[in-house]
Amino acid sequence: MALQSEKMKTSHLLLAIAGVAALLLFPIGIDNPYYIHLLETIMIYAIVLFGLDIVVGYTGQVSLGHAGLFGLGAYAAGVLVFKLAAPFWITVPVAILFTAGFGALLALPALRVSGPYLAMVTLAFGTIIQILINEMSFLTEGPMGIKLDKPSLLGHKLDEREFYWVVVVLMVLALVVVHRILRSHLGRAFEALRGSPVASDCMGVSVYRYKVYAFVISAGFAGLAGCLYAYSEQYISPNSYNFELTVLFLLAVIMGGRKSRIGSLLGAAIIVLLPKLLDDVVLFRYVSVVLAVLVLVTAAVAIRRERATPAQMAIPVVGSIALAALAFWLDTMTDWRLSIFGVIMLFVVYYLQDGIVGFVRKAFNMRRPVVQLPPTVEGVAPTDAVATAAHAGGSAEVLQASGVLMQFGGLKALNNVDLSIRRGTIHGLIGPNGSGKSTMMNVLTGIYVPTAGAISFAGRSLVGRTSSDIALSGIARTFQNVQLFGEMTALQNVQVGLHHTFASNLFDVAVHTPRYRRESDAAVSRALGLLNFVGLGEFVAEEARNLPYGKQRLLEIARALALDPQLLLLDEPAAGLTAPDIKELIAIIRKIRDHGITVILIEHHMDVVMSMCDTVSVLDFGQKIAEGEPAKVQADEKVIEAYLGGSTAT
Ligand SMILES: Nc1ncnc2c1ncn2[C@@H]1O[C@H](COP(=O)(O)OP(=O)(O)OP(=O)(O)O)[C@@H](O)[C@H]1O
Repeated sequence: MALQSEKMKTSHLLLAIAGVAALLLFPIGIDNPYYIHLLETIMIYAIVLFGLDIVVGYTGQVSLGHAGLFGLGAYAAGVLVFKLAAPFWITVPVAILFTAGFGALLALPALRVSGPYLAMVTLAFGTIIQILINEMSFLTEGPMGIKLDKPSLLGHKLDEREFYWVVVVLMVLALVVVHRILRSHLGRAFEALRGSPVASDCMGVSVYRYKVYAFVISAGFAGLAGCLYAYSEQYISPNSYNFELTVLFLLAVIMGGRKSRIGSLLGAAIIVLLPKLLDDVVLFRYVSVVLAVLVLVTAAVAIRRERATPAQMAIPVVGSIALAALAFWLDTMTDWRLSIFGVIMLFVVYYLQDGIVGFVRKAFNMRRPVVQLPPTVEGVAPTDAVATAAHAGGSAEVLQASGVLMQFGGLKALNNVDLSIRRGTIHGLIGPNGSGKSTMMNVLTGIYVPTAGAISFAGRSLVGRTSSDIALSGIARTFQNVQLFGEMTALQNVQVGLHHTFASNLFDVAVHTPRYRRESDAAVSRALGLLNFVGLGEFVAEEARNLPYGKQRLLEIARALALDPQLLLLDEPAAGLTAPDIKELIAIIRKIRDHGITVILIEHHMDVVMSMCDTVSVLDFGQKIAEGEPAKVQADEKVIEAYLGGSTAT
């Protein structure tokens, strides 16, 4: 596998070098300013899309404000040149930083709303930017726009071709930087908050903070692209950054394929070239015939290989043939341009939901190259991967809760509950369905703020603190309904838990400083060790959503252990597990306790609880009705009464 991935890496590198060389040589081979400008625009749009993909593809947010950000970048450069004759090396960083600042502003609504509401708010943001640019004519020259020349570098004024090369270099730089960000702990944090915001927070990755980071970084790329666009067009006016452009950007990410740099490049090429294609009926005829043949062949192959049924393929085949027929029937495209554009978009978005890159990956059975184990990395021994819990404060109780009340309207899910958890023990929390166990977990991890009561952990109050803060202070958890980051591999899931071990910043990530390399290698080693600890060593590269249910539960435990917790909360870890899996689980929980980590265990399997727990607390209708050693609790009248009104569960 290692050899194969090395080979893949080399072939990717060769392809990338060939691609960059082709881009650099293009203006020499084809000395036509129109085509040079077209390719330049594609690269500039690709830079916007690299950034937009962070927000849309990775964090799963919608943004219809990116044309506005693009405009801000263009105007930052335009105004600096027009008013202060600022040089290129000033306008580029200023445009990036200025637009990144507005990215934080755009992130604010994303912290409160999502889905269609977020789409509306970001759309309003873009519109307001456009109106402001229009109205602030003392700075922006209003609807008249600003004219500017190609920039100078080292005292030499760049011509069309030289500026094209500058764009190539900056696009490649942007691509490398965005790729590195997305492959780093930052990228994993972005992806995690799409997978499960609540689990992200409980892994110490603050959803608030990383949403803002994603928008800020994304906006920085839009700023760079806007700045280059201003010089490329040599004229900027508010109308360029309109609703149509923002929708096109979003469509380009979806059509090209989210979570893919090649997808962004493809998407940019489509939105630049498609309108041109639709201007020329002869060219459109050729392309539509080629498309129809391609669709026909793909459909035939897919049906033969039993990857699709004739019924599934009927609409794409008929649609593409109809498009080709229409192309020959039409004399001119003028009246039909927009309609055909819309139909093609609809078709791609409807039929290729993972975009063109996703479709090709699926057709050729290509896997995302997600697991890159550095050659120097060896897994930490499974038992060493679990950090021995530090005995902070040294008190006998690791957690103390008193008088906890959690009220939902009229319902008291927890009613005056006291809980005292001794360090280094396994503490069972049991009770019938709906008795408040999960609510207690949620209160202890900051998901709910208790209506009343006090909770202290390692000498500090937990009440009112955020989930990520509580997680970082040493409380890790698993969830009753498994909350993994589904599209990420097992290894990446655990790496998210190790997010707290990174001190590297954006610069370290972009440049791959020794600090980042050290931290990254160490995290891979630890993650491998933790996966081996829970017996998932062979599933390292498997996407979490593809793991069997029992393995998913074990993966959640490995991820929680990555936080180096003092206290681990396990919410029904044995639910849905087979008998051998439960045996394995019991052994793992015992090993965790042996590392000095205190465990609170919610479980319906009484044999698991009784065989492992040092102390058991019983909840019923939100109140604690019994507490003590397992055997004593099992024999308690009130407990027997609570469970099925007389017979204890087994
Ligand atoms: N966010 C919420 N809003 C309203 N009611 C809630 C909320 N969360 C929990 N509850 C209610 O609080 C009570 C306790 O629920 P909880 O999930 O804590 O029980 P549980 O003991 O974990 O049950 P189970 O074993 O079925 O998971 C239930 O009546 C539940 O409907």
